[in-house]
Amino acid sequence: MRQILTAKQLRAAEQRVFDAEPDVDLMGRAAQAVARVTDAVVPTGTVLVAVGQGNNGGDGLFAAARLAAHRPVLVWLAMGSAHEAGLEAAVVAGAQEVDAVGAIKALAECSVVVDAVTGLGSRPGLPAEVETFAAACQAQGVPVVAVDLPSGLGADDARVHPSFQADHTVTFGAPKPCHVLNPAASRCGVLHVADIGIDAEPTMLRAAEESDIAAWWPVPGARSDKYSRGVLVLDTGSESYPGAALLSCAGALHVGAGMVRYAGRAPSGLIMSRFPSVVIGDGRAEATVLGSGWGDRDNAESRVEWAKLHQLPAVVDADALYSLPSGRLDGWLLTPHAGELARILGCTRAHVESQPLECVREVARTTGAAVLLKGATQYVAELSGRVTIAVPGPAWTARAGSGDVLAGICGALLASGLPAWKAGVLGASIQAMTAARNPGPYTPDELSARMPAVIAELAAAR
Ligand SMILES: NC(=O)C1=CN([C@@H]2O[C@H](COP(=O)(O)OP(=O)(O)OC[C@H]3O[C@@H](n4cnc5c(N)ncnc54)[C@H](O)[C@@H]3O)[C@@H](O)[C@H]2O)[C@@H](O)CC1
Ligand SMILES: [K+]
Repeated sequence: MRQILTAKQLRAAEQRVFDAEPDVDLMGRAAQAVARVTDAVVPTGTVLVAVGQGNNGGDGLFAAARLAAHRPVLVWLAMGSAHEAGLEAAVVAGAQEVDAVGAIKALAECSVVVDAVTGLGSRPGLPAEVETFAAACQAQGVPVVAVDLPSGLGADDARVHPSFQADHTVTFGAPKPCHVLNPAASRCGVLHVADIGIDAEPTMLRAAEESDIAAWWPVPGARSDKYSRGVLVLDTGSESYPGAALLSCAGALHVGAGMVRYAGRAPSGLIMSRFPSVVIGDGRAEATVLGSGWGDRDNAESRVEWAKLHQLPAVVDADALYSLPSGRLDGWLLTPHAGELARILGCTRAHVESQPLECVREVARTTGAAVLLKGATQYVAELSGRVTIAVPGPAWTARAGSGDVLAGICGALLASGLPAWKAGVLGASIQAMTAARNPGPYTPDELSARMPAVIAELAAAR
């Protein structure tokens, strides 16, 4: 599990290191990591380092000094002034200074650019000259290694602003929100988290890794049976949208539900012809899935209320999200995408996309349910405010039907006895990991049929 630190938290962690060891050379360690990654990414040719006036620029200049020992290095002081000791070290080591015009011209002969204009102290956006330079790097296809974060992004911000488009980003101690929240994360390229001696304490924002998914996956034991593995009731689909019923069945069955009952309005013959192990009708169950493919249903509210009355943990998806009962929904999992979350909150989709953490936390706080916000980055918020980001995957899953499968997956995991937040993180992650291992435009049901192989791989790795 990776802890994600805001700029303020990272600075506080740095301060603790300085308090314990006042002479510690964190900048030297950061520079070493930047030089190492730059050499690994592009081992030969000229390095052009774009330098700002703060400590991010200092990292860049000390990295320039290291690199100048064995390859040509140019430095551009993009903001006029720069970290004095860093500049001296770079010049002594043989780095040559260029101005703005020289920097753009030099791109034709450079093999790599190091972006050290701004880091944790970055205000969103770039001065015009730097923005032009960043665009020229991209237009000319020169690889960019960003120091700490692509200059122009805000460290704690999910949004994109005029910024460098990095191929690699070397950050220190722990990832910051901009490294993991999309669309900002899409500007970072490959993320390298360098250990420079800063400890990341547990925070309210963290990112799950594949090793967590393997450790948490509910693998059946010698004494498991269909009931102990969990019975799931699916009330999904409708006459208008029978496909949603099939997709939720596919999701639940392919992640190992002990038993699936189907109690929705899609034709039962259709379900049986595709999934003969499904039992038709309500009955004893450990969890339910409500809403996927309901459309405009007449008894939406009473059906959701029914689950609450029977204390049946529910995955609430799609149309059922607008029929939430009053009172706390402990143990439930809501699975909105950004548009649905916006409608629940009465705000715009653009607001949810620019403030995803605040929005997902708000719904978890007001309902008591865990909330899985689906999208390019998938967040699971708990009542406490803690947010766990699911393992990311490729954009192939961004298509109709993926959410119906995901609801079935999460329902099966909820029925197995996992807490709602964990069911959400595991469900979103297994779908993403399966897509990552099977790149291509597989339909959501085809992809779900590939999940058992991934789960077997995870189980074997434990
Ligand atoms: N504090 C420490 O001990 C360490 C800091 N480190 C580095 O220090 C960085 C933070 O340094 P600073 O706090 O000096 O902040 P930065 O160097 O990130 O930026 C601050 C400077 O940039 C200017 N600036 C901010 N936004 C701008 C924008 N959009 N366009 C142009 N100029 C802008 C500010 O006016 C200020 O002069 C980290 O990102 C990291 O790279 C590392 O050396 C590790 C250790
Ligand atoms: K930077």
